[in-house]
Amino acid sequence: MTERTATETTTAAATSASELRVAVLGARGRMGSEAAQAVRRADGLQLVAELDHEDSLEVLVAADAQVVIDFTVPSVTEHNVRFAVEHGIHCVVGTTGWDHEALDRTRALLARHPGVGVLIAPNFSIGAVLAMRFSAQAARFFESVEIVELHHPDKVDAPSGTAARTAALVGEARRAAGVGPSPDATEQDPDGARGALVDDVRVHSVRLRGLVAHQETLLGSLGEQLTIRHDSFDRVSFMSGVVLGVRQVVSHPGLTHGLDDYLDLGL
Ligand SMILES: NC(=O)C1=CN([C@@H]2O[C@H](COP(=O)(O)OP(=O)(O)OC[C@H]3O[C@@H](n4cnc5c(N)ncnc54)[C@H](O)[C@@H]3O)[C@@H](O)[C@H]2O)C=CC1
Ligand SMILES: O=C(O)C1=N[C@H](C(=O)O)C[C@H](O)C1
Repeated sequence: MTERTATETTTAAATSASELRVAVLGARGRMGSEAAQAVRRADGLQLVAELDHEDSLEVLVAADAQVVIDFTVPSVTEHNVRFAVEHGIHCVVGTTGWDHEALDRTRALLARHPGVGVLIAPNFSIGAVLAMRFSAQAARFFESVEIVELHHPDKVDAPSGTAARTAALVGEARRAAGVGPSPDATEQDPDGARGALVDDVRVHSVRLRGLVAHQETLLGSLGEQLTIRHDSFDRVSFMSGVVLGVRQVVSHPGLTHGLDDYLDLGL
């Protein structure tokens, strides 16, 4: 996808002042291509640029994008967001790899650009958003909690962003309730057999051909187990969340972490 191709997208589409002008970063990828298609099909949105790794971010400015969707790689996503924010472009970010420090740096950046909104959502599917919420709600009632995430083997990061966010929410809920980590969770694990430790919660990552995106939160107490499982069988499962994010981010200045704040979950 060259700069010329991205510009062609701009001129080829009929322009309408009432439509939101949207660009996609990572447009050749699994998620970026699906997101571009979702934008093309959505009422009130106009796809004005599709960029991949060889394209200059200046294309976003040339295309006069109002919102950029980022499905790229963890190593570049913060840089992309900084460029967009500094040019007054709202961001909807699905790329993983956002740690506490990167989120804080983005909050500080947005404080200097008060009209701009950034949504960073570890998972755009409604089922996954609910599974994260339910896991946090259940966490304090059980002695043990562990997370197993299962994905396609082309995924570049582990544990998944969704699992890391779930662990953070579970850890936070247990601390707030005065419940400590699961028994043995924080013990030494020299061979790594007990998985990664994220916010005092053990997270296990499976990579298997044929899978898309799946996660189980396992909660156990004496004589019982609760399993909260979510499966994305197709990347279309993320698209209504992405489109909702694009429509909402323009009226939510500052940093929003997770899609929850844009949804009336009633929980
Ligand atoms: N939040 C959510 O609901 C979801 C998030 N993801 C995350 O989205 C990210 C992308 O996932 P996939 O689409 O499966 O990966 P992918 O590898 O299929 O696509 C990534 C694309 O980004 C491009 N790219 C790399 N550097 C770039 C740059 N500097 N500028 C523009 N494009 C660049 C690559 O060439 C590639 O086309 C991952 O972090 C993944 O975990 C994936 C699915 C759902
Ligand atoms: O890479 C993926 O595929 C996915 N990435 C996100 C994550 O890391 O949580 C969301 C979903 O699990 C699919």
